[in-house]
Amino acid sequence: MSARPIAHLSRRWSFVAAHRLHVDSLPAEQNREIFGKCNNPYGHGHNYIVQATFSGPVDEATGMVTNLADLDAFAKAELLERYDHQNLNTIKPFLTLVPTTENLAVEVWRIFSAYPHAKLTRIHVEETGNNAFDYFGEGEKEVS
Ligand SMILES: Nc1nc2c(c(=O)[nH]1)N=C([C@H](O)[C@H](O)COP(=O)(O)OP(=O)(O)OP(=O)(O)O)CN2
Ligand SMILES: [Zn+2]
Repeated sequence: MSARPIAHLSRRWSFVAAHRLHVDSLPAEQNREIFGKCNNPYGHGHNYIVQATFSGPVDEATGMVTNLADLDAFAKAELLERYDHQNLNTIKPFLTLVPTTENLAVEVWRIFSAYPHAKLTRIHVEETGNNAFDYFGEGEKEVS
């Protein structure tokens, strides 16, 4: 048995979605204070960019970590068809979870971690040209 080199493959997809940052259990004033313009009751939209990174051995025969065609098919079925041109607040788990991009990155991790052909190691989500969020599948940390 020979050891194969480990490579890291990243692929990007984009989708358009609306959202409103709001916590039902908090009073309207506090929602406005925390979320500012993003608490606007009519919502607003973003051109989200999702980048998923998979890490693994380069297959000796194909020269690939995973076939991009397989990955695209998975992303289309599991990510784009779920989110593109949707209101995030109306889709699980955001019926009960604020659709910040941190939470979106964690949910996108959950989705891509089911990809059967390679190991997911990073999710990167760009919300605007100024805001980007990363999730590496880490567990919860105690915060004070
Ligand atoms: N920690 C987080 N803070 C904010 C998030 C988030 O997901 N996590 N999201 C938003 C908004 O959704 C918002 O639409 C982004 O607004 P803003 O940062 O103001 O956007 P830009 O600076 O890129 O654009 P401008 O319109 O030029 O201000 C807010 N906070
Ligand atoms: Zn927003």
